[in-house]
Amino acid sequence: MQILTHLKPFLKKHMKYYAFGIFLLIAVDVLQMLPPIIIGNFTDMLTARTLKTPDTIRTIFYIIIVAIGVALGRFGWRMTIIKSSKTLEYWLRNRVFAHLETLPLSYYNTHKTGDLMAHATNDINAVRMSFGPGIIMFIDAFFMSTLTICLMMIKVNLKLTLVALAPLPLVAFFIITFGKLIRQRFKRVQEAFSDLSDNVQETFSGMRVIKSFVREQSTQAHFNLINEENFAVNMKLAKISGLMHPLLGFITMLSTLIALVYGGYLVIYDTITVGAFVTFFMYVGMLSWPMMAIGFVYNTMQRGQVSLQRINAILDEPSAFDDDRNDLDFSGTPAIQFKNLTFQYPGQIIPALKDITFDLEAGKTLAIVGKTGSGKTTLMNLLLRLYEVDPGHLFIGGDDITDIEPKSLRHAIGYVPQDNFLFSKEIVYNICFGLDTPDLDTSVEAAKRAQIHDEIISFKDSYQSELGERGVNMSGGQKQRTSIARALAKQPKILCLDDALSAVDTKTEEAFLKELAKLREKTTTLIVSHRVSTVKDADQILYLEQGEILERGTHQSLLSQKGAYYELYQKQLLEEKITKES
Ligand SMILES: Nc1ncnc2c1ncn2[C@@H]1O[C@H](COP(=O)(O)OP(=O)(O)OP(=O)(O)O)[C@@H](O)[C@H]1O
Repeated sequence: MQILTHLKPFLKKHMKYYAFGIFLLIAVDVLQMLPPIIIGNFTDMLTARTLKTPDTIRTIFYIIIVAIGVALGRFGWRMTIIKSSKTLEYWLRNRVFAHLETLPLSYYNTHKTGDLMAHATNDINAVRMSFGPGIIMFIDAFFMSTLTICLMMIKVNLKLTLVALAPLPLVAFFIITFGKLIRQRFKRVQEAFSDLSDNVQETFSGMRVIKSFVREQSTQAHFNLINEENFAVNMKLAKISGLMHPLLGFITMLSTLIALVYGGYLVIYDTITVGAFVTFFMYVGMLSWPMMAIGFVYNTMQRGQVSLQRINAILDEPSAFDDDRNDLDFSGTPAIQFKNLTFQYPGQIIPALKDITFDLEAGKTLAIVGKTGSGKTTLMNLLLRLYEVDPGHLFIGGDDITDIEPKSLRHAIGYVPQDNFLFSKEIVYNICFGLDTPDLDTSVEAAKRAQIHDEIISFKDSYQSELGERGVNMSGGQKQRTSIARALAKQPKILCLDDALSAVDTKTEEAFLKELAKLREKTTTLIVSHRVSTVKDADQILYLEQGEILERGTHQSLLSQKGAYYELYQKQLLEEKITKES
């Protein structure tokens, strides 16, 4: 039962509902056993011509009482078992989502979004089916068939029962034969659905690129291929599931035929009464439901097992962090220290950073320049502890980063990533994203510092304007500055700007850098940029090349070195001149 490990807290809490639901199910099954006996006795009185009016009234009364009891019982088990299975769906979805949020970034580098979406929808649904209709039908089929067979033997005739049920071993044979196949095929169905969701998700996210490269037709063709595969594997599963149902029906029909012929024979030779024959025949008819249900139960349980294994694989992934610890003030010195740090991404051979050493004092600004792929973003990723480094190489406020709980660290850092991801919600929500409660005054102050306030108030709903498809579509530069405002609103101890001013004109850039200088008392700043104009006033500039620090110093000292930084500066001066002249 290791497969149920993650469900234990839920099952513990809901066991009483399941137990009561199962009790009601069995009670309903017992009640359902009565009408054949009542009708059998009625038939015997009819054939013996001893039937009186009070007998008819009593029979009607009994049947009505049974019908009411069955209806109430059915309502009761629906309200317990089905309700519990729906609660399980809700509980499990929350649990999976909460766990996914704790997983390290490296997990998302190796798992596709569509796959995760399939887990959150189809797999959780399959688990719900097992713990709702699956359990109901299992208990129902088991008790109903056991009770029916027992009564057939006790109340009617043992020999007739054994002969009529002779085809039953075939049921076991089919279940064993089809079970493994169903499991394998359902696993493939879930995988195909994951591929399909992933393709749909990526297509819609990349619609701009698809349209601008006129790749609609090839995207459609690729989608068709994946959709065809999805259809094919579903059909394979449907064939096997579809075959099981009629085969089980056929077995029941065989039993009915035997009951008819052999039962009739026993009536003719007075071994059983006509009433007993009617009772037996009704019981055989009642057996057809559990036979059909066995197919459904087996299908549902196999699917549920596969899906629960897929969900368990997520829940078994170790979290990146366990507890909150916000007691660090990051006031030790230096604010940031890299000591002979070499880092390579998981699974990579070549290090992205090699032997990086530098100190950055609190309130100072460090700028990092260098060609694309030289390791600038990696350096920021490590500061945010998005990837792990060995102890003894990276210190924040005097503490080894490996001793700092990631949540505390990230609370202290304001990060502006390159891709400026904003949520399709109000501007105030986006700017205050790092705060527990959105606050307009904080939002306005941060937006003013980030030089985006004037543009925000020109939007129809100002700070309440919604972003995205149904709202304001911001320009690249506006998104960048909103993203900067989001980092500033946190009033971070460390501010990390990863190429955050690339889409901003030099005048706005200058105004923003002036604002940044005012924050020096409280903030240590790291700026990654390709533009010399952004970094020239930094206290220290590092020039990275292929993960190594090639040059370091202030703007002036680097210019006098006449190395790579100097060349970059000259190139940009020339570009500026050409732009002005043209
Ligand atoms: N998640 C990752 N997994 C494996 N390798 C990575 C990953 N991210 C970056 N790299 C590699 O690490 C190296 C440094 O990348 P990084 O993103 O730090 O460069 P960068 O200087 O920020 O580049 P750019 O200026 O283009 O943003 C590159 O060779 C890149 O291919």
